[in-house]
Amino acid sequence: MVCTVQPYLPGQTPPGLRSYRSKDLEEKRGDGRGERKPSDRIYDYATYNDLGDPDSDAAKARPVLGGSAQFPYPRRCRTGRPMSAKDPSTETRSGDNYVPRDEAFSEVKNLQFSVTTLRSVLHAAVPAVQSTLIDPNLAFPSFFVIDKLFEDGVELPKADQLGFLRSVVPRLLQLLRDGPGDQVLLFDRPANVQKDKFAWLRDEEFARETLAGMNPYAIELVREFPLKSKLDPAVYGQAESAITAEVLERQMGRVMTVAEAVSQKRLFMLDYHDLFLPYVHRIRAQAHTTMYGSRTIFFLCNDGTLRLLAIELTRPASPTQPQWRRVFTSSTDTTESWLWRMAKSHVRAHDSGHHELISHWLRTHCAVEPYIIAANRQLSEMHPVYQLLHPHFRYTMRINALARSALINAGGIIELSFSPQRYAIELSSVAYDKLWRFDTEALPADLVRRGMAVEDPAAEHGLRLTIPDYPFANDGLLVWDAIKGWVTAYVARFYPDASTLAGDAELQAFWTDVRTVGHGDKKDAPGWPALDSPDSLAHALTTIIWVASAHHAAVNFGQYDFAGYFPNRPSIARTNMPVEEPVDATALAAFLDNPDQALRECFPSQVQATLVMAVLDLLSTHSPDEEYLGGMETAPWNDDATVQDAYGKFNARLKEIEGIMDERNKDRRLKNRCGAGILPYQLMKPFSQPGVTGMGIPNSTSI
Ligand SMILES: CC/C=C\C[C@@H](/C=C/C=C\CCCCCCCC(=O)O)OO
Ligand SMILES: [Fe+2]
Repeated sequence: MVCTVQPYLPGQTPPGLRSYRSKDLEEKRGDGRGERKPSDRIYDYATYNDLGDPDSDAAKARPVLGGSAQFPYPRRCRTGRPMSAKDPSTETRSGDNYVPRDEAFSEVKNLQFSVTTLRSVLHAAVPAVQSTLIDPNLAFPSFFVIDKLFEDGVELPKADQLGFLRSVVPRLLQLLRDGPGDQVLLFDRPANVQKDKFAWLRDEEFARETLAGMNPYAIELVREFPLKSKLDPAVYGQAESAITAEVLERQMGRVMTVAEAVSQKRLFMLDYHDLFLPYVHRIRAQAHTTMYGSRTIFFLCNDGTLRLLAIELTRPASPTQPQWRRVFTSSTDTTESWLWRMAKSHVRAHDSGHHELISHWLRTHCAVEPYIIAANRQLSEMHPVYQLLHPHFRYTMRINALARSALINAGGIIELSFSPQRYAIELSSVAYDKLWRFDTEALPADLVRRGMAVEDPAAEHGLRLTIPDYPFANDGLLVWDAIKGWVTAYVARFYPDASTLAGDAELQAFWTDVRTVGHGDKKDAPGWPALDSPDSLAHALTTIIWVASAHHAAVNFGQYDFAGYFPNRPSIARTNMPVEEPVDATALAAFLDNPDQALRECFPSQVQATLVMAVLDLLSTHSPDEEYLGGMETAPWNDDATVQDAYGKFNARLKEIEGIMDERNKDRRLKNRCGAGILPYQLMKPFSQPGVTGMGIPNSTSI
């Protein structure tokens, strides 16, 4: 935390600095008016009213997220651009989204981002160009061609060959004109296919990745049976799931009854039913995509691994169609086995959407931005809490501004390549409304919420994991405790008792801003702690630092390793199951004749797959100027011996933790992270070199 001023609580400010302290805060708050300039250092709030672009195309009108009961959402940095002539609730978009000047990328980061973007997106551009000359919805003609993406280089396209990509990556055009000429571009082989090319086909890898993959925040304990929807059955059809005890007991090999399995905490689920079901028909009304509500059930085997038991796909009732649903399982019948493979691809597309829109964008990038704005508006740069948090905010506002410019905007990369298309970001508002609360963003509370742990003061970390070999949780809790230890010591240094806290006007104003403005749509939700004791302050600050650093790292830096080979994590499923009623006889016949082709037609198109691969490559890359959690590049600079000592202990503990993780990855008893062809779980290892390394916890949500 390279801060330029000595830390002072408000009441301790030297007299000569008092006017500076208040004046600087006033300047950083601004007056809430006018369009921001790049040289400004004003931190203010706005709703996500700039994702649509109705002035350029009526079809690009999008709802404002934030500020309404219909679409609650965290706030973003205010830019102050003119409102749209066609839709006064929408702010017009410009090439670059404003961020306060202190939030800009460094030269090194800018160059890395641009060059990586150029290299990555051009990897996409070439196959895209080749297929856009024919059809942007073209499926891959064979798995051989998919593999060739990683084997043969492709020539650089000319700027005028980028076709429709021109509107998706406008900045890239400039780079392309100035960029290198006639180079051969090659996608690096993603780590998981380097070790096991057929991992994506195996049920046990599908199950393992829910515990040690790039979206370890989704799996939850089955706590009641039969499984029931909370949606209105009059609208959406029968609430009780079609997954029966008979199906599960058969797939469990009849080693126990479902009732026994539930009581012994042996059944787990990916529950993508109630979140997606209300959107199924709206999503299906768009071209070249589809959606189901889904439930996926796993059984915890005696060796600590998960067995994939069954998948239920549901199309809700509509004015013209009855509810349709079916349960799929693995089978020795070839047709059923291919249907099982297709059902898994649908669930993987659901998980891809849940990962990018909720685990990644909503719960880290989007939820952190209000903390940054509130800290800069209410905490002086002299404030010790500002100085503690500052390293954990680095680059987040800028990367979020870039996401709004090209990724999550109307017609952006997410809408182009993920199943929900125009409803994608809206779904993250639904999740914010139904699921997000501050207290369960803390790792221990999140694990308890999902039934993946129970509190146990006698257990390591104070928690007993429901699945003992849960690599994300095992390693994440080591990191969580290390952060908690550092923050608790830091808070004790400045707040010896509760009264010091209550009297800190800047700190209370910060927290009030966070709850009532930055996350104002959830201001009355449960889960907001009062910062009324050193413990509650330490826990709240640990939660913010955990989310910005380790939670983000867990869901960000494995994206290319696990989803770079897109059959393992397709971003979209484009065709319905061939047995969905009313059965399309032609589609069913085509499936029976050539299921390989049918699966590839369900997969992302060539353009979608290569675009997503390129972006995941970009987002999984550590910059050369990255600053890592507990690293000495952000050690406290001042001569406060207590703080220096606490930080030194933090740094040492993180290095020790690295060694523990390395040992765990060699332990053959831990079958969810160690075994033939298995990618060792390294996403919680604190430090990394630059590049796509599959490890490393930056201090902040910096990419
Ligand atoms: C759903 C989004 C999830 C997380 C956000 C992501 C941040 C991405 C930020 C920018 C990506 C931009 C890629 C394309 C750049 C090309 C733009 C142009 O050429 O104009 O977290 O990692
Ligand atoms: Fe990210």
